[in-house]
Amino acid sequence: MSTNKRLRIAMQKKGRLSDESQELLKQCGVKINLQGQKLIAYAENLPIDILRVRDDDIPGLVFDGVVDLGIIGENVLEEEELTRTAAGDKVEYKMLRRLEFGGCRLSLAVDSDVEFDGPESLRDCRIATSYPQLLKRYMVEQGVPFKSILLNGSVEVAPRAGLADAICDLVSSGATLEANGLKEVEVIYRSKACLIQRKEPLSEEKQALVDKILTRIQGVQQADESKYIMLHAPKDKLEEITALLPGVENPTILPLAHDDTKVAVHVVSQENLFWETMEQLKEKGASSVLVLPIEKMLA
Ligand SMILES: Nc1ncnc2c1ncn2[C@@H]1O[C@H](COP(=O)(O)OP(=O)(O)OP(=O)(O)O)[C@@H](O)[C@H]1O
Ligand SMILES: O=P(O)(O)OC[C@H]1O[C@H](OP(=O)(O)OP(=O)(O)O)[C@H](O)[C@@H]1O
Ligand SMILES: [Mg+2]
Repeated sequence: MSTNKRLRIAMQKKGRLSDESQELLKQCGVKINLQGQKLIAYAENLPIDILRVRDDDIPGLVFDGVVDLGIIGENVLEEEELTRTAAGDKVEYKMLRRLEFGGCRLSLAVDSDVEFDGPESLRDCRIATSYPQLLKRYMVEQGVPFKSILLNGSVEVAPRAGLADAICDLVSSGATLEANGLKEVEVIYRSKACLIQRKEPLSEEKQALVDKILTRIQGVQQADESKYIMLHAPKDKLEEITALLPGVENPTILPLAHDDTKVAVHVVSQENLFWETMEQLKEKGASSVLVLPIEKMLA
């Protein structure tokens, strides 16, 4: 159990989640010096230590209270939860927030030339996976018996290597499946990265720091989804033009130097502005349309 005064956060050392986990903390104002191979890094400006580990170990570290927070894929979290529950071990954690990265799906895939007619087609088949619990839960729900082949990596080679008839693995773009002559036939789980906290209460100071980080994450994520839009609009078309801007209630209207016929319109929009809308704005007489990213927001 953590008695440390500094908040301990576990994140993936190297892999699909590591860059964005680091970036998220950086955007939240946590300054960490992550020199190369260091397994523990210390924040320079806040009482936070970062443990850099294999992603598979993160849920357990949080469940056991070894770290206070963890950034982990929901797929790995849920697999570990099912594994521990099946073994009769206690699973305790708090889900703080779903994050905007690490999006992927756990899918069943078969050789591209094999006919697939629903999960029933996999009756008594060998299915290779790194996620035996999530796969088992799905197949039990479908009422289809199968044989699980556990592989910790390179699952996609299993059918060609004659190890399995199908696979159940993570897919994002689908490029890995295609490169291995496989086709995705059923999505069994959709995942994103998430932030979890150990169940046992933290000290008041640590909890206050967690709350601060959470508010900052919200500010970062809200900003990611929002845009700052600036344009010039003819005064007589102002209403029509602002009506085209997505999710805008109170635009800022400013006069333009040396031009009485137009005004500058500045708005924060909760959505991106698509090319189609920009073209419509132009048709209505808008000019100098700028769409800028927002770094942080605090309501
Ligand atoms: N193609 C992908 N696109 C987006 N996110 C992905 C993708 N593949 C995996 N992920 C997410 O990132 C997590 C980590 O994936 P990664 O491939 O780096 O894991 P790993 O090889 O098990 O790493 P480790 O060495 O830490 O055990 C996955 O559990 C999943 O949540
Ligand atoms: O659909 P795609 O965009 O091709 O992504 C899917 C691949 O990404 C992940 O592996 P990763 O590349 O992270 O390598 P790993 O085998 O080391 O986990 C996953 O295990 C798949 O193999
Ligand atoms: Mg792993």
